[in-house]
Amino acid sequence: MVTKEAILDALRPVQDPEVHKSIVELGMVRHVEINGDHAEVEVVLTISGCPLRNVIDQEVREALGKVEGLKTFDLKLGTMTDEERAQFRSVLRGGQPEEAAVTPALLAPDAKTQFVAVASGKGGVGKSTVTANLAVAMARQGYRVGIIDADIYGFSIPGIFGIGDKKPTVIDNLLLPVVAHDVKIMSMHFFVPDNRPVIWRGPMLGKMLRNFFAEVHWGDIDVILLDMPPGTGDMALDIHQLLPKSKEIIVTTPQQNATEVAARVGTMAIQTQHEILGVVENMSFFEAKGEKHFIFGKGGGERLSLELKTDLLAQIPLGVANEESVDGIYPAESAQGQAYAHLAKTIGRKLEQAVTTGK
Ligand SMILES: Nc1ncnc2c1ncn2[C@@H]1O[C@H](COP(=O)(O)OP(=O)(O)OP(=O)(O)O)[C@@H](O)[C@H]1O
Repeated sequence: MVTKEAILDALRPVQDPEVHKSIVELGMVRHVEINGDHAEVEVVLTISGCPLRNVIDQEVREALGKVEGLKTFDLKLGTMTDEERAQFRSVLRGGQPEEAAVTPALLAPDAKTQFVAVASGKGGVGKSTVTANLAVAMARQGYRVGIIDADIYGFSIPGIFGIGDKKPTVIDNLLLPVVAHDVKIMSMHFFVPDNRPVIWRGPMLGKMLRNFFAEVHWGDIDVILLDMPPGTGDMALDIHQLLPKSKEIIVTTPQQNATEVAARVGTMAIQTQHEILGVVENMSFFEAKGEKHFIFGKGGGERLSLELKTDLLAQIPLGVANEESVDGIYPAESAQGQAYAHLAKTIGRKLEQAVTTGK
């Protein structure tokens, strides 16, 4: 005999395609009624014009088709009531009621997610490019990775990922990050009309950053990289305050002046007791016919790492990421892709060590 439990069990593996959680767990199965070998099933979606309606419809039908003894069924797709949506958001928030989400789950002391701020002294040294490519390389190695584009003076992350006009899905006041190359991305760029320059005052920056933790459904995530604005401004202080355990990577180019300003950023990290994972030297050399040309000089990354008593993690060669498209993600097999893969391994190892030593 067909039971409601059998139907719910069959539907449990069906996930909401956006939040990647079971539709049963999310309370999306509103109604199941069984009459002998026939069932009436109603599944509800968060919004009426849900773009992924067809995907859910098909997967539910397939799952129902596998229920033993069930010969026919009627499937109805409806829209959630306000109460159901509140319940849905609560499941996403890990059961916390909205008012209680003062400390977002990600910032709770026992949260497993690690934060790594990617900083530089000067602009234009490739900090955003490094953040994006490190994130992709870690995702390629199986880590669940997110990026917060906190570089409010020039949000370049969406451009580097080539995500064009894509915007986060909004479920009431909960945002789902945009996913590209298996990396979850949240950027202020998504909320700025026509790419207008934004004038931010200190307190607004902190508020925006908080919102990116409280109002974004990151799901299970191992590491969040933060693309920082260049220098030691308000945002850097906010990060230090909000994420006291955040680690830091410092990006520089080989030139003397780039490393000097980067050293100031490093000193600030040390003063605020943020562990520096190491230095990444970008645009280190140009390789042609097996020969390396040190166009911007040599040794900057090494000097900086010695000064900050940390490791030189990688030297990324010069090169265009993608001849055909505008995005800035290097293919895995390119020289840069390989350098990023190596960097991702090193960072992964350092973060795992930090977990085991409880730092
Ligand atoms: N290894 C590299 N080889 C060639 N070009 C690179 C490399 N790394 C970065 N670039 C290019 O340098 C420019 C600046 O990079 P990016 O925007 O990542 O720098 P940034 O330090 O984040 O700058 P800002 O802080 O101003 O956003 C971009 O056009 C990027 O494509």
